[in-house]
Amino acid sequence: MSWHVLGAGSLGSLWATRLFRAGVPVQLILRDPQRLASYRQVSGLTLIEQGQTSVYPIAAADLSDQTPITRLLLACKAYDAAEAVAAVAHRMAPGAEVVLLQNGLGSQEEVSALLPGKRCLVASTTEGAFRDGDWQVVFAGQGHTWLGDPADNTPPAWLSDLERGQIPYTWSPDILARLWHKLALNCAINPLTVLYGCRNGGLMPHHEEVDALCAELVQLLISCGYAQAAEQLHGDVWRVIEATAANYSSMYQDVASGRRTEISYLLGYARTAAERSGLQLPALQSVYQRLLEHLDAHGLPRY
Ligand SMILES: NC(=O)C1=CN([C@@H]2O[C@H](COP(=O)(O)OP(=O)(O)OC[C@H]3O[C@@H](n4cnc5c(N)ncnc54)[C@H](OP(=O)(O)O)[C@@H]3O)[C@@H](O)[C@H]2O)C=CC1
Ligand SMILES: CC(C)(CO)C(=O)C(=O)O
Repeated sequence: MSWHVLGAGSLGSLWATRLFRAGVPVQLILRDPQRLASYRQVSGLTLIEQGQTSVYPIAAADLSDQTPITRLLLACKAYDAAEAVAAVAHRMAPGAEVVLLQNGLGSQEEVSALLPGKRCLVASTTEGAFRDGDWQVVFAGQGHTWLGDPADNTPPAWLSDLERGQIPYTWSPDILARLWHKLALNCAINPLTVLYGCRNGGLMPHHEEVDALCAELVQLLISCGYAQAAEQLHGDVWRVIEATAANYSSMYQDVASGRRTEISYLLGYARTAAERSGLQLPALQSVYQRLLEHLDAHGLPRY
């Protein structure tokens, strides 16, 4: 059975190339005829990994293709996920499954609502990749991917495709806790790196501000039922800041490149959840407001 990859950007290409080279059938779904024409001008997707460049001639079609889809990897940004899935929803075969690679929370619910009766699995990854030009992706950071299904803990049969593709993964019975923990970590680090214009390690002098955010995010995790994730949060935030001190956060990179951020699916989602729980989180609120002002000043969307 073939994988369809919707969102042939950094992570989508990283998955597609590894599946393809392991002999797993895979095809790309590109957004329109122009993108398809652009792809056809090159010989395939290029993966640059540990200084080695390889080109993989992966089949592609645009959204007008009507081939049924049985396994879909959705690798768009969180804010594009629902619209992208809506364009292929009618092609989903009975029993089709979808893997959602989006960061943050909120997009998963938007997508599931568009695919009633279809299994939507969610993923959280620490792998890192970036686009180094059109149809060319750099595998920048080895990592690990956790996959799970909040509605059904039975591992899917196709996990063996990931083994064939040497995509390191763990089937996770508590994937929502993992996504919440990652969301909290991103809320504690990413906005401050944008506001201070610094690498992750540049937050070390802002210890008090990071700690105040962590304390509020711990309250939020507990009130949402993720006490274990809450326990680890503070230590993990500082471990990540130290381990990735030389890196720029993804939100910093988005803003620096004039790209839309995933703010609604990170801080926005956290604020809404706090409101629902009746929690006052002043440090989070203040960072959110300052971030909105920063986005305004840079002409970037507030959502
Ligand atoms: N990159 C990374 O290292 C990591 C990313 N993530 C998360 O993974 C998700 C994907 O990120 P990333 O791969 O970096 O994003 P990219 O921007 O590199 O890729 C997104 C892709 O989605 C495509 N796309 C968007 N809308 C549509 C549509 N309607 N139809 C078809 N294609 C569409 C874009 O197409 P086009 O090329 O035409 O613009 C683009 O190729 C994000 O939520 C991100 O936070 C998480 C961990 C690490
Ligand atoms: C862990 C962290 C903060 C690393 O930069 C990240 O996930 C991101 O930048 O989005």
